Amino acid sequence: MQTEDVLAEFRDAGALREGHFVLSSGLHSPVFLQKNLVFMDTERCARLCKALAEKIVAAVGPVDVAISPAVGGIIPGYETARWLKVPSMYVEREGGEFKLRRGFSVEPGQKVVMVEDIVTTGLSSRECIAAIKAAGGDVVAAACIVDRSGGRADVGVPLVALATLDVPAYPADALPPELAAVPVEDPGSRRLSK
Ligand SMILES: O=P(O)(O)OC[C@H]1O[C@H](OP(=O)(O)OP(=O)(O)O)[C@H](O)[C@@H]1O
Ligand SMILES: O=C(O)c1cc(=O)[nH]c(=O)[nH]1
Ligand SMILES: [Mg+2]
Repeated sequence: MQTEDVLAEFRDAGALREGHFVLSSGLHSPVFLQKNLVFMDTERCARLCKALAEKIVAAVGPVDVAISPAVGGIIPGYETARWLKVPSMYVEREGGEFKLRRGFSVEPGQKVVMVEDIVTTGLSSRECIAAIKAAGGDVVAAACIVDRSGGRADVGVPLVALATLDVPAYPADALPPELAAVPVEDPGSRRLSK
């Protein structure tokens, strides 16, 4: 599956949103990939994650477990793990930091692929990978459905992206005037209060 095919799935799902969005990193962008509209269609999600699983195995060989960052990574992580035929777990924020909770654990040296939905700066991926390493896992690769950094995000391990896009994102104090004029939406979970 090529980037154009992945974009077609997002377009068909109505998930290519335009407006003014503040992203998880705090950067602002005129484009938001509303991946939940993609994943809610189980057949569409299966098509994408099957292709991602094949790309992971082609890049790094077999893995033992897939671990994702909540919330966005949970569904693609689970579905990709299903095609990889490995267990699926997730980390979630506890006091702001990603942790394995709910009885999840990794065996020392288990080969882990970290599965994300979207990579923008790679911050969430790096935080998730740090949590997996702290729990004893050997993170052999990261994977995502869309890397919107144009391939520039560095997550510290090889990143397998099903699609790579180069989408503009700006610091809050450097917004182009046409973007600053649009009311802002904050669609992610990082700044949700408990
Ligand atoms: O590469 P980054 O700059 O970290 O941005 C990408 C991250 O942002 C989104 O998560 P968010 O924190 O918005 O929460 P969500 O998973 O609940 O959507 C998305 O799911 C990725 O995890
Ligand atoms: O960087 C993000 O937070 C982000 C960008 C995007 O396009 N979609 C998403 O779910 N998160
Ligand atoms: Mg996320």
